[in-house]
Amino acid sequence: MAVTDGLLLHLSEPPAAAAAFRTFSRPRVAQARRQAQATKRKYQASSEVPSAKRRSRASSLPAKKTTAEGVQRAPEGRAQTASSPRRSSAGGRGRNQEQKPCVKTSSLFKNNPEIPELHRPVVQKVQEKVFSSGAFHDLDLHPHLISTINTVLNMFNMTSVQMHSIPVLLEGRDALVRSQTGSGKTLAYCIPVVQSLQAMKTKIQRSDGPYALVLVPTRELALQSFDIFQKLLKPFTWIVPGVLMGGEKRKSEKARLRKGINILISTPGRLVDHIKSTKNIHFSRVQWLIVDEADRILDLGFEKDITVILNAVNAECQKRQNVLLSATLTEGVAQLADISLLNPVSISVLEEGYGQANPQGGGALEVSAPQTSDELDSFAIPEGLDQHVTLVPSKLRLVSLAAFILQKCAFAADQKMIVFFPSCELVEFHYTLFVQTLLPRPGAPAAAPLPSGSTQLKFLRLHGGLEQEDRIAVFQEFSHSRTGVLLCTDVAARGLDLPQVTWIVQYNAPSSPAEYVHRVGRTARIGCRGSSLLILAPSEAEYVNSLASHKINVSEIKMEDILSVLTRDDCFPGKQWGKQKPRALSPQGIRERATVLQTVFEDYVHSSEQTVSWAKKALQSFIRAYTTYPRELKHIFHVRLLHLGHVAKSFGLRDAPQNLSVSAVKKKKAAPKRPDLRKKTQSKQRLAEILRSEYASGMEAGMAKVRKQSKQADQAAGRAARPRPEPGLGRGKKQKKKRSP
Ligand SMILES: Nc1ncnc2c1ncn2[C@@H]1O[C@H](COP(=O)(O)OP(=O)(O)OP(=O)(O)O)[C@@H](O)[C@H]1O
Repeated sequence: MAVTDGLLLHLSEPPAAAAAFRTFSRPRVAQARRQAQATKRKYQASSEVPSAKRRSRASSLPAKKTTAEGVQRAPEGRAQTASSPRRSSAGGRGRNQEQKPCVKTSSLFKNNPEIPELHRPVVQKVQEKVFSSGAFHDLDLHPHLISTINTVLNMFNMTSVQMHSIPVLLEGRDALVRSQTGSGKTLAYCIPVVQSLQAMKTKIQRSDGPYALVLVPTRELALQSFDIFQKLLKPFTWIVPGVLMGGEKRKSEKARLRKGINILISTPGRLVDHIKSTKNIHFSRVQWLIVDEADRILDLGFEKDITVILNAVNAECQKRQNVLLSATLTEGVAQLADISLLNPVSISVLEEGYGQANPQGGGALEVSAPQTSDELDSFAIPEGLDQHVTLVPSKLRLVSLAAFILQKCAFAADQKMIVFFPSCELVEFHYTLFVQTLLPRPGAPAAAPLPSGSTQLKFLRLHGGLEQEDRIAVFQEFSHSRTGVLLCTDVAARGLDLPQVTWIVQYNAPSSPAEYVHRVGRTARIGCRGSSLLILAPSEAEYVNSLASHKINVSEIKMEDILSVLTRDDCFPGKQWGKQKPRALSPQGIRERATVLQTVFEDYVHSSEQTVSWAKKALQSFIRAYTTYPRELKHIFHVRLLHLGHVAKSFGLRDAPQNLSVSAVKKKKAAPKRPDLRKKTQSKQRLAEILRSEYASGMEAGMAKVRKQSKQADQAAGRAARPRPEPGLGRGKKQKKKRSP
């Protein structure tokens, strides 16, 4: 194998390096240590010790200047031996390796781009008060419903959004509800639906079919809403809730539909499936149409499904109450609501200074008030959320992520973390890599005691490529667990209420501020505290300004502070190391340990041809995802700005794959483009088409025309075909294809 970016690792202080290896205490780490010591011996024996200048240059953290990638080549034969997958494989470790003279490992700290000073603009945060002074028993609700809320849900006081929304919805008004993540919007619509249905003069029969239709973007969210309805309906057993979400056999869903579901919760894709194929689905009695995470209806795949659903519902019933909810109702959705809902009430819970004061509860209630675009583009972030950003050169991303996970979830108690990745492949790659390298593996010989925290380190993963049972099992396991690291795609970004999550890590920048808000909103819910970390490359630093323009403030954590956890020997109070004096946090010490950790990853990745090609595929997936940022972010996130050799390191690859270039990735697979909500909503004509097709049947020709035009425009502009989205956002296999308009 050609060596393009290899370096003979020189460890100037072997005992410290040994301590670093012990820090990880993994057999693979021990192997890396032996290799590194062998390298040291070799240097001493052969007088190949790097010059003092070279050593001191290598120890500066990080490298100061951006230069063309300098390559330090190992002598051909030696490097080949050292990087041989067989040597690195589990079976090949041991005495044999100690005899090998050197290890080829990453020049992690060389030739990295300079990390710029982060000048964060100070912006006035948009704040909302979570709780109101009102109690549920103040509302005009059925006494059994109030007692269920009090005793089953153990809730007494309303949140601000509940206090503003429930009375309005009980009056029968259409509404557009916006309030921050984790502020109780689910109950804000569930309670009025249950109250109104139980109060119907003619008692609801199961066979009547749906009276309420609740559309949510993901299966997990469907289950979550279903669970709340089930609890609220305990005293009203004649009202039957049901969930359709794909993954389940269509036949059994059909059977449940035939028996009757009065409150039907579904993902749009699955409902469309049934509308097209099930005779037993009728909407003639629908009185409520709720769209949770409503800003997603402007997302192309959903828009198409929702058009089909609304046409089907409109064909059978004209009069009903419509409610749109989200933490991030953008200008587009507001316009949509303005035109499509009947005298809608716009409910937005803002601190004073961000709206008209509301004498009832300290928030602001806007009734049919057109909101300014500034307000609509500025999202409230929970007060208890500490947001951070770190700038990490591409080569150091993987070790930085691993160090951060170790710091928070192995060395600290009771931490629960969610890490977002841009694709299923990337989730799978990091999940397997971390499980294989950072956790004890049954049967593997324990060369050294395990770090004290490794036993509490638990990885889970959630993405649309998993089987439905696995998705549910993971969702439930992580929900009920006090600790753990959930690696996931944006399938978990919206709506999920996973208790006690303490950290949100975004390994890639989201494509819009709205998605950022939803991702970080998985923590600091309902008045709790939480933290988030966004990992950016130095070239992506400007994204921080983009967030600031939406009133989102982040503070910086230095990469060195994240990596420094790797030197925390005192975090391992085991007998063997407890008395050892912790080594000072020198930049050199940090560099050594980061390099050791990177070597562990590289050894795993290079342990067989399969693992190498698996890592290459993950790298391809990363590049594909990188091509999908919307146009307004392309100046920050453009594949041309990526250094493939450096990015390859973050996949444990020692070299940039020969046949991998951005154009090759693009040619191989048309890049999935992320929906550009702003662009779409700027087109009034398009919006009008969406509305007409949604609310009047028979307009689909118009839609087709608009689509055709936009397709032609795309072709004229030489744009790639539309994306294959991250699968599983509420759609079955059939829908995956449909996302490409
Ligand atoms: N009145 C209340 N008192 C105490 N807890 C509440 C109350 N209302 C809701 N909660 C709890 O708050 C949490 C968040 O609620 P919910 O999931 O409805 O938030 P949300 O606003 O829909 O969030 P997102 O925008 O992320 O979807 C849930 O655990 C819920 O049980």
